[in-house]
Amino acid sequence: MTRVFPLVLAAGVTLLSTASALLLLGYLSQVRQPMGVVRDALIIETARSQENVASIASLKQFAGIDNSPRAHELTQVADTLQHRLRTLAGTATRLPTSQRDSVVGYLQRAEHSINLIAPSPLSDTTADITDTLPGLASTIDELAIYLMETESHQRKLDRRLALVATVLTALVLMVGMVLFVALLRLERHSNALRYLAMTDDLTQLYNRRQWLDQAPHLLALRRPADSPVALMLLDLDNFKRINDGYGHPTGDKVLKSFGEMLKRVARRSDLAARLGGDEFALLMPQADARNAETVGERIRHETEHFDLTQPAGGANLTVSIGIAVSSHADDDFSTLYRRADQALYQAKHQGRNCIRLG
Ligand SMILES: Nc1nc2c(ncn2[C@@H]2O[C@H](COP(=O)(O)OP(=O)(O)OP(=O)(O)O)[C@@H](O)[C@H]2O)c(=O)[nH]1
Repeated sequence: MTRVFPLVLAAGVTLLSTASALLLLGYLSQVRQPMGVVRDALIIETARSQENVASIASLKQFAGIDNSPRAHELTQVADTLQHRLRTLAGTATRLPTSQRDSVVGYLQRAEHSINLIAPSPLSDTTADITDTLPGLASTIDELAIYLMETESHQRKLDRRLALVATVLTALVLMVGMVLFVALLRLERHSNALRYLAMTDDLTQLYNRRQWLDQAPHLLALRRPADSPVALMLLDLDNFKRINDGYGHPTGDKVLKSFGEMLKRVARRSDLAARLGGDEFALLMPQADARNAETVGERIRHETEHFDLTQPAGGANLTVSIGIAVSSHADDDFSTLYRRADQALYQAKHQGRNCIRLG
């Protein structure tokens, strides 16, 4: 759980930051896009209103002339403009408050003017329209200018916002990635430390602490519960002579080679360790005395015929081995260890280069 947690945390942070960045971009596009549509509609309708005003100006001399098709046309244009200004007022309610108030102000003034002309310009005189029209035209022109300026200002603001959102997204992603890589490296570093803490530097076998930590569990959790477990303790004979005769570095090479041989001979389920100095241990699940002796004999034989590297080529290397076997589920590890140690003591005192059972 503790080993997986940093990775889950890093992946979670990266995912979360990516999701928030995408949400931010999505929110901006969702909020900005409809506002752009509202402003576009206002600009188009205002331009059409300006066209209506121009039409009214060109038709104003027909005002009050009964049954004239041009006078009828004038009435229609005035109605259309009146209707258009109301639609504009409706659309303007969707603007942000500050802009809405200004736009509604222009529209109220324009509506007041058009109400003087429509809906019955047929009864109006040219003079009435001539008085009202310049005010209406300039109000709508002012509205058009206001909308264009707001639009250009808004576009600049949108561009800046998009830039900020993009930079923020990139930053969030970068922070997420940096965090992910940092946690990954931390995880690798702590794995390496864990490995160093449980391994013997020279032989890469388990060290004493790790072996003593694991061996009792392996003994207690054997399956089936009454299956035999053999404990073998091994000690190189007169190893001091190799150190004294050929130097410590050569002694190191011999220890390393012995560790490699032990790994080769042991099964995957065995627990091999260098307990310290020239002393090794092998815990073998599912191995009775006969199996353990066979393995011990192989190790003893291989050690005797070790092809020692120069300059220790002429030296004679042998190993003494003590074995103890546990056949009962409730056997205690320290008792088993003591028996194997006594057997090793016997092997040492009965000539070395031999195996004894305890
Ligand atoms: N090269 C090397 N030598 C070590 C290391 N650790 C312990 N030794 C040496 O291993 C030797 C062990 O010597 P002893 O315990 O007296 O045993 P022995 O000479 O093998 O004699 P017996 O066990 O009685 O057969 C000592 O000389 C230690 O200095 C190591 O990491 N590298």
